[in-house]
Amino acid sequence: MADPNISFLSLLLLLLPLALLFLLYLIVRPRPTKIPIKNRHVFITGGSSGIGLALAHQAALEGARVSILARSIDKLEKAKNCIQLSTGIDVAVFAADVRDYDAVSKAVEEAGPIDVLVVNQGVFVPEELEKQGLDEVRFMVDVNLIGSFNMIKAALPGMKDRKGRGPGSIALMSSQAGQVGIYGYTAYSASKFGLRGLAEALQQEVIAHDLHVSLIFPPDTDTPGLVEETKKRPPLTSIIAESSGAMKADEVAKKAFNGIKSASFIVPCNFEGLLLSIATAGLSPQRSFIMAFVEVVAAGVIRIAALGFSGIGIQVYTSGMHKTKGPEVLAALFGYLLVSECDRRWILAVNYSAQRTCWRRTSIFDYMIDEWSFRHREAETTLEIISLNFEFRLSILSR
Ligand SMILES: NC(=O)C1=CN([C@@H]2O[C@H](COP(=O)(O)OP(=O)(O)OC[C@H]3O[C@@H](n4cnc5c(N)ncnc54)[C@H](OP(=O)(O)O)[C@@H]3O)[C@@H](O)[C@H]2O)C=CC1
Ligand SMILES: CCCCCCCCCCCCCCCC(=O)[C@@H](N)CO
Repeated sequence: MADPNISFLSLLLLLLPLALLFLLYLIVRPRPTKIPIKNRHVFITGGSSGIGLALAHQAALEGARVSILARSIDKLEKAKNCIQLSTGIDVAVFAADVRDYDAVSKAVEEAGPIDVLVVNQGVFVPEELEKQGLDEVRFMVDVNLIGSFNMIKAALPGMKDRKGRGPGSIALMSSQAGQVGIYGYTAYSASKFGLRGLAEALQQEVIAHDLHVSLIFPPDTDTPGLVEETKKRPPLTSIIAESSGAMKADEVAKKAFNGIKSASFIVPCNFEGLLLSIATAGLSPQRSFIMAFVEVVAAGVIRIAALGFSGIGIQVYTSGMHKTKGPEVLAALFGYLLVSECDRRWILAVNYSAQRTCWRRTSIFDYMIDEWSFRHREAETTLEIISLNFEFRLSILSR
């Protein structure tokens, strides 16, 4: 016969998650909302290229009235023709620089009241801060952050005044570099982290008007912008960024659009993005109690993986391993599979950049990094990588 204590325990184990789920069901507000797209006015900045263009396509296909805004009228006309050709739908184009508030207001006025605003324009010039000119820093902050303020400020009165038109949306295109600071992205990350503060505060100011804010966090995405960026991106930046994979603009647009339609506040685009979103949920709104449940339950484990990610990073390899034994052990025990691929990238990345910039490495590391970097480069199958990482950890732990 079963031990009554054991069956009581298993009952408790079953009931606890259910109780948590119920609690979250009570707390999480507002409930999921559907933002309609058909016959509504979708306004997309940076809609003449890359992710913005893919979004404009999609909105047109779903029957929206679409407006796009960017600086170059040539690129706008090309985008207009391209959408016209593939969907038969006519989009309105507005040539304006988001840094110019008057120009943006004029465009918004001409375009008419907006139901779904996608603030997507963005510029990225990666470089170590020490080398980067302040003009470039200012450029990124101005276009990515201040430009977004200009756009939202111009559109908001019309959006609030849309009585009886159902829920609306303000979506902001951030980046995974807006969830975690990345080497080479001091200015870019700062501009994208800025969007988060803007979005969280704005959501509180507009929820009473049934306006829902979404923040989208894409990884590297195959766009004309990325092609330009990778020409001058520091190798270390590339290697770290690539640890989150790369997506097609269409795929990102699809994820973004689904996130907007379901009024999700945080919209990740791939699996690493989901991990990052859980790791950085913070005090942001969450409209799905199921996702809230995942966040609460996964928080601890993901924190361990995050410590693995940052701990196995540059500081470790450049300043000595002794400080990181704690997280190493934990990561080895729990976060193992999650950080496995990250390890591989880091090992390659650190070796690569150390060779180029003559970073000081501790003596044992010189040897270790070279050896592990070599072996990682040779590894091909996932299993090989995993077992290599396992050996790598053991060799650290047994030192
Ligand atoms: N591609 C990627 O790897 C990733 C991109 N992102 C973000 O997604 C967004 C779109 O990126 P992506 O599609 O790659 O970019 P692209 O460079 O391909 O397109 C950028 C768009 O923004 C417009 N734009 C740029 N500056 C201004 C300005 N000052 N005023 C008005 N419009 C402007 C451009 O048109 P014009 O030049 O004519 O003004 C163009 O339409 C950006 O916010 C970016 O940070 C996030 C993560 C990854
Ligand atoms: C909890 C553990 C998580 C582990 C995964 C971490 C992966 C971090 C990678 C971040 C990649 C950032 C790419 C930015 C792309 C971008 O915005 C530029 N192309 C400019 O547009």
